Amino acid sequence: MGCSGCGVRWFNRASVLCTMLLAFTYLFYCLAGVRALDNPLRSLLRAHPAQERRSRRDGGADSAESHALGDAREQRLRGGGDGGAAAAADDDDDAGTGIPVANSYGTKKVPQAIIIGVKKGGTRALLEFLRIHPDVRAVGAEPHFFDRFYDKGLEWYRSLMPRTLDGQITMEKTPSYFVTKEAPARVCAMNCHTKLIVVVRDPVTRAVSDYTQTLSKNPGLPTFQSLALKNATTGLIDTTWSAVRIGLYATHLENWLQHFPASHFLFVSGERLVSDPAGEMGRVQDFLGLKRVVSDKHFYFNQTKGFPCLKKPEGSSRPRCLGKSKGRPHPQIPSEVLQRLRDFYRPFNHRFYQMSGQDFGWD
Ligand SMILES: Nc1ncnc2c1ncn2[C@@H]1O[C@H](COP(=O)(O)OS(=O)(=O)O)[C@@H](OP(=O)(O)O)[C@H]1O
Repeated sequence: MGCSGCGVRWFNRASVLCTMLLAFTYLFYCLAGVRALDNPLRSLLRAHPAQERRSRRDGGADSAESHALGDAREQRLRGGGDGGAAAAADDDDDAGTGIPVANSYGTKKVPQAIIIGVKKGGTRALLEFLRIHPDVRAVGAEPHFFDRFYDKGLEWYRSLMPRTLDGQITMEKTPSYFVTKEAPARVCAMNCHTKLIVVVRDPVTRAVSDYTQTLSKNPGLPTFQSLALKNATTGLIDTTWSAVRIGLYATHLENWLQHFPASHFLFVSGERLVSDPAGEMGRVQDFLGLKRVVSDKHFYFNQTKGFPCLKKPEGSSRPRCLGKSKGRPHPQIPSEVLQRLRDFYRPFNHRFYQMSGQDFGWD
């Protein structure tokens, strides 16, 4: 029998094959075209800090952490072996991790606002929460310019800062400024209009937190009570121990008020930064003259960590809690020692409430 339908079948198969070939070629060119467009667009975004930040928030890498390490690495490079800002890692080993960001837009400016204290008050949390704001750019590690590295000069300090565009605020945090005698005059010599933020926390808990940090680095440290008390029988407090001295907030504030009016300060409650981060961030943004961008939609309470964390940005698989050195369990301290410290701090706390115009409820 002849094959009358063979030609037709062959023709049908050939046309299906041709159509598929055409469809694959078209698909291939589409994909190649998108990729070619995609790369320059990405590098453009990467070069622009505000855009970069927005792009990451919309599904890229962890913004705050990446910026932090970018800044820290830059500083390490700048500081070289001379103990520059990298030394800050000793104080705050949670300065962030991530990828450095190439950025050649904007200019480096000295900070218009500084988180000056207090050590173990919650300063890292505040800075990282602020970094979500598109109009805030902050250096990740602690520069320690107004206490340790003042002789390096203002240009050195400025060079550590991230670039900012018009309308963006440059910030840094170094909690030891609050207790440094020379710091207020030095900050004022740079700019007497600098806004100053102090995160304060119950001085007793703060002292235990400070001790916990030192203990983590030096397990052979004497007990808290032997360092806090001059004499166990009299119960006299040893104010020469820095963990105790830092908590005399009224005394340190008096020094700052010699150089800055009270209106230049914002006192943030370290306790409320944990119990109501969005509420406290509202006050901070108002003080800095920023639009209230950071709100309750940015936070969730992480049960495992026991602290508020930043909601992960869409498309990111990484949670944004602070690191292990923040929110550590504290050792058990005898209750009579804590009570003795509480009694000791009471008059200083009350004086501080008067000076700051806020009752922090520590007593
Ligand atoms: N969201 C969030 N996550 C983790 N930790 C938080 C948070 N908010 C405030 N805190 C509290 O911050 C305390 C550390 O304070 P600092 O960042 O100022 O410490 S440091 O001076 O920079 O070393 C740290 O003290 P410890 O609890 O003693 O570790 C925390 O209690």
